[in-house]
Amino acid sequence: MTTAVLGAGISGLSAAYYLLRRFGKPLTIYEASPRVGGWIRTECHKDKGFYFEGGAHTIRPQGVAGANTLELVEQLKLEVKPIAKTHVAARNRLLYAKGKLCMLPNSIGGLLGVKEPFTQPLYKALLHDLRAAVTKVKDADESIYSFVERRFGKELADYAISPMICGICAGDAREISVRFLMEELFEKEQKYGGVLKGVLYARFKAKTDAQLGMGIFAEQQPQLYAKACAEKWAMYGLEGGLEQLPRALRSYLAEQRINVQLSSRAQSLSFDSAGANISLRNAEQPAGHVISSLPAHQLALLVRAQHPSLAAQLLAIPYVDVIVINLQYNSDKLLQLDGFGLLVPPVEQLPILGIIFDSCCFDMSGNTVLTVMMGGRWFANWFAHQPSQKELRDIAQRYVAKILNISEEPKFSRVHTLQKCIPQYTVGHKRRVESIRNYIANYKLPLSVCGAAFDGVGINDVILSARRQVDLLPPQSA
Ligand SMILES: Cc1cc2nc3c(=O)[nH]c(=O)nc-3n(C[C@H](O)[C@H](O)[C@H](O)COP(=O)(O)OP(=O)(O)OC[C@H]3O[C@@H](n4cnc5c(N)ncnc54)[C@H](O)[C@@H]3O)c2cc1C
Ligand SMILES: C=Cc1c2[nH]c(c1C)Cc1[nH]c(c(CCC(=O)O)c1C)Cc1[nH]c(c(C)c1CCC(=O)O)Cc1[nH]c(c(C)c1C=C)C2
Repeated sequence: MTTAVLGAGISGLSAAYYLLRRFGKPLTIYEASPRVGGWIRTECHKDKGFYFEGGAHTIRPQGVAGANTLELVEQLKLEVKPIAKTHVAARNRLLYAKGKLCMLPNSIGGLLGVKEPFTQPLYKALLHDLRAAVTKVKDADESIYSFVERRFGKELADYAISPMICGICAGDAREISVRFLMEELFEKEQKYGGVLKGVLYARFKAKTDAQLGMGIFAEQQPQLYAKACAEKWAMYGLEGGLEQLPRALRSYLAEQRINVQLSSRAQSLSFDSAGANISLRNAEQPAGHVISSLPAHQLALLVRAQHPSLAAQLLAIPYVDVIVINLQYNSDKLLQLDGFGLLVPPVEQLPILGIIFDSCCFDMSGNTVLTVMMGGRWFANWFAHQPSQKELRDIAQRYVAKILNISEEPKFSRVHTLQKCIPQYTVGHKRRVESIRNYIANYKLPLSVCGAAFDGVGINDVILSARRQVDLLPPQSA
């Protein structure tokens, strides 16, 4: 019987790719929207030499997840646009705090002096960690804010970690699990009595490839990963924008005669002794096994009739809305500071989360291109009255003028509200995911779950999540 993949975002397409590689056909993908890519969406203006990213902007090449994506990129023969660690976009990350633009320290030297918005040199935060007593944390989880505040002090929690959490999941560091970003540091603290102590101890214990997770590569690490390491890439994009990745996957699957059924929303999912049944608008589709890459709240809707308790656990993963506003100006002389972009710490209580300087990261043929992001965990505080696109653009332009001194009208712009686009890995997330997968295993459901809701929100994470779920299937699954 066929295997079905739900969702043709990057995770679902990757699941199909790995399924095909492992088992061959038959295989069908059901996608609700008329396009592939999910939150990866590029709007190209080739004639003017620029493009807008409506969701993800860059990919990191680091670690096993980074190497895995590079392997895929290589296999699909996509052209990468690397940003080296020495590039200004890799070195400069800015904060807008206390009414000023501040540069985050990017070297050891930067830890010594007092740098705004901090009122103390950052090495003092490290001394704080050496001196602070260790609290054994209940249920082995806490918020990343409280962990950083405990170990390094409130200033670092407010002006370093909180904006970083915004810049990754548009969330509130006071709610997000320490395991989302600092699992290793947290465990080192709990084990060795301090973060620095733990890090220093671990330096003397070299990790094997298997411990690093590199064991997934059958022979050797991917060539493009070796190149990224040798050339010290900090991040990369793709020629033509990131949407080239899901598009290339779709083309590859089409060449292998794998059907991606667009505009085919799954409406319910049930299981019986023969396997799974997917209800679409006009049809029932049986499947031997289902891999869902859907957002957790969507999968919850599908299974709630037959498995209400599974649905409730899926619904316990909250999501936030993000407004993405792309702006293009004809001149490339507008930005007075170069860098990846700026973040606004939530303590500042402003309606914007941050601004990406797209035209500093990649060549945009003499245009200045910016992306303003707003909302996230604070969406309801600022935008509950459902402002029009014009109002949203006006807010974005007001802050571009105030912070970056760019007051001219953009020549071209785009406003999108991405509803429920980023899951929030709140305290207890890891346990929640374990419990969801345990439920599926205990009831022997022919179902695997992958994608942004479960194993990390970055593009690398969701591709690796798909690969791991396919690898876990028993040999007879096809
Ligand atoms: C604003 C923003 C900026 C980001 N920036 C970055 C970045 O710079 N770098 C990075 O690495 N990551 C970034 N990310 C994260 C990354 O883009 C996403 O986590 C990733 O694309 C999610 O992929 P996915 O396949 O898991 O889910 P999705 O993209 O959500 O795909 C799920 C698919 O399922 C479909 N679907 C939903 N319901 C049904 C149904 N009932 N039946 C069938 N199909 C259905 C949807 O239409 C969608 O196509 C960003 C995300 C956002 C929102
Ligand atoms: C302001 C909102 C957001 C910005 N980017 C994202 C949001 C919600 C989403 C996002 N950004 C990154 C990832 C991938 C993480 C990964 O695991 O690979 C996601 C989902 C990359 C990223 N961008 C910034 C940071 C600190 C990171 C983490 C990885 C890294 O260190 O490279 C910084 C940043 N993000 C945004 C801005 C304006 C910004 C500015 C400096 C926008």
